[in-house]
Amino acid sequence: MASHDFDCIVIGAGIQGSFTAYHLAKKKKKTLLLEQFVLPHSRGSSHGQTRIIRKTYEEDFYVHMMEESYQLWSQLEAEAGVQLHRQAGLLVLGPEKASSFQDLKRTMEQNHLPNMILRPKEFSQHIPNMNLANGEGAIVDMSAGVLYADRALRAVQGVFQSLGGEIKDREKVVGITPGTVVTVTTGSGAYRAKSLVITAGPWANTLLSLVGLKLPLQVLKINVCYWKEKIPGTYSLASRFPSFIQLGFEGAESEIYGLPSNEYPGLMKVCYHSGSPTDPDERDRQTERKDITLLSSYIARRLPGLETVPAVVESCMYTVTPDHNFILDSHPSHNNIVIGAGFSGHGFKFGPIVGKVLSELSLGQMPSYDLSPFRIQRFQTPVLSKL
Ligand SMILES: Cc1cc2nc3c(=O)[nH]c(=O)nc-3n(C[C@H](O)[C@H](O)[C@H](O)COP(=O)(O)OP(=O)(O)OC[C@H]3O[C@@H](n4cnc5c(N)ncnc54)[C@H](O)[C@@H]3O)c2cc1C
Ligand SMILES: O=C(O)[C@@H]1CCCC=N1
Repeated sequence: MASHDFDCIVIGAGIQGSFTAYHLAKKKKKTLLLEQFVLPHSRGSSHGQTRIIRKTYEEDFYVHMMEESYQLWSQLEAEAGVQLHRQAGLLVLGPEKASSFQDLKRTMEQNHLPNMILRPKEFSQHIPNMNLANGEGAIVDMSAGVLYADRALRAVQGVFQSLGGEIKDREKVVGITPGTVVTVTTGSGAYRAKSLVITAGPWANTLLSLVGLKLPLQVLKINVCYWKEKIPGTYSLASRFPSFIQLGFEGAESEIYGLPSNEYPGLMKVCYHSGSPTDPDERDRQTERKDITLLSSYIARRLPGLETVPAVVESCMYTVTPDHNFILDSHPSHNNIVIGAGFSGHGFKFGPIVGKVLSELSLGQMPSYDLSPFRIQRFQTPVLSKL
């Protein structure tokens, strides 16, 4: 094999591509991970200090995937020798009678996830400095917590390299020639491999256009807002304040969620689970802030210990599918080209499992999970386009 030949090439060193490369290297496959920007960077979807990790999902298939994902996160922690996760619980609150609230409660109970239902009378005793509205229910997933995201990305890339994997950053992929051997062209050269995995986050459709595919993906810019605690530490991870997901807040079409103060001491992250359409290369030209107005009003009513103007606003992107489920599949015409895309703002916690199944698909192995919710063919619109 010449030095530019690999068993597998992975495009995109976000959390999904990095975990795919890690699993391939564990299987002793000669793997190249290509990244367009100098690493680490903050222009995709995997940057930032924290993410929520939870098993609580309406869909049982996500709950089951998260069972193993927790184990694989612990394994990475042991391999890298760093703490990547901290348990602090996840509070779900919303209109008690709404189906979204009842469905989450049902999956928690049916899957025996350790949980605690908080009656209105006892809510403030367990969750001080937060207000529950009339008619709302509250339940805590005790096993949920916070992932240290930037640290996790560094750890998985470091273990990949220690297993002999090669990362080339500042190498933007500009051409893909399918075949039994796939050729990938960057600004610096050409690489060949038996299989290719495309995990390009918000740039997925740009890359897929090189192989005649267009998926129904929408890229959204997310305003990542941090709000100052009036008394520092009120909502801190150190004091075990949980993450939360608020369903059905008046005027909000999507959830509002928060993570305890940690990365910026004295600032709590509270965000809206949606954003405004953007071109990923023009992200910072998108300046829409309607969500921030909504968040200010939420904070004034529900989190009285926070100031109502954000102290810090950072940017991130979601790549959203119509049903908010991921895309984990092979190219319809080239089965040695595998696609991981459309993580719809909730994919980080699944990184170890996404990487595992994408590595399996790229090696022609039977995937460990039923991938029918994630197949390309679920979309009605034609996905093959002219090259
Ligand atoms: C604000 C915010 C909050 C979130 N909260 C949570 C949470 O609490 N819990 C959770 O589980 N998930 C959460 N998510 C979702 C999660 O972070 C994403 O699903 C995940 O990071 C997606 O990773 P990715 O690898 O698909 O994409 P990315 O991280 O964007 O990686 C794709 C990579 O591909 C590279 N690339 C693209 N084109 C090329 C090219 N031509 N050549 C070479 N490289 C290329 C890009 O530069 C990029 O580095 C959140 C996301 C955001 C934005
Ligand atoms: O993925 C998650 O758990 C969170 C939940 C709220 C919105 C974004 N991500």
